[in-house]
Amino acid sequence: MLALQQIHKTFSTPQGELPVLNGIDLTLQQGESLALMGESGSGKSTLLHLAAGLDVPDKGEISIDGQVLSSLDEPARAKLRRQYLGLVFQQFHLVPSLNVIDNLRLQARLAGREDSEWTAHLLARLGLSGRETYYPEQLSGGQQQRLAIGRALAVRPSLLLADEPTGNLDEQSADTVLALLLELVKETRCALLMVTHSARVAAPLNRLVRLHLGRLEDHCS
Ligand SMILES: Nc1ncnc2c1ncn2[C@@H]1O[C@H](COP(=O)(O)OP(=O)(O)OP(=O)(O)O)[C@@H](O)[C@H]1O
Repeated sequence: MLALQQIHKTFSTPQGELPVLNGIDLTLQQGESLALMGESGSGKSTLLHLAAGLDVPDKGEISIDGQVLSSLDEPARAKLRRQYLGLVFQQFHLVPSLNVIDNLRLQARLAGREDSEWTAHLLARLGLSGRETYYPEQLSGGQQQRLAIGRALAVRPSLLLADEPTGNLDEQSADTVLALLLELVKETRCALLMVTHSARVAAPLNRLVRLHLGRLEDHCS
């Protein structure tokens, strides 16, 4: 599903070269969930961006569903992202001018893969039935993140990439949102790569890896 082979990434900063990833190997199978942890600045978001094709590695190969990202130009990577990937971030990134149902449909529409039955099912599973015409600002943080998760899953992606998806929520909303995310991941049988600072959030996932000094350390979860 997702395969990273010997990934290296160094940023140029005003202070000089900053090596962040130094030979990352990682594979994720269909239906598998993986928590990515590591101290602040260790490169977790960088790794997630590379896996999403939002940035490119200096060296190494990334493939999604057998397609090698580095062999594609940006429009082709964007197409692959739309078709195969769901992205969820700490800031919900909903479109403020679109209501609930249009936000939910957005990615599927862009991918040309709208499925009204699945959208209606998702809306109910998100606990947002009856709120179709609300705008994001009229929803609680937990509701907004549930909607962002639904939007990411509306295309039935092969891989869901989530960067601190509960980082902006209080503990109770975080638990509800995480439980829903894991249920929907199971239901769609997609793979999940989730960045988190919280061992509690990481605990229910199948595997845990930690980024340290540019390399991945495997942990049993
Ligand atoms: N575009 C960039 N240009 C220069 N440096 C960058 C860039 N993006 C990230 N970095 C640096 O790379 C390092 C890793 O950043 P990254 O955001 O991946 O860490 P992180 O583990 O996700 O951190 P946090 O847990 O605080 O979100 C940091 O030192 C950051 O300043």
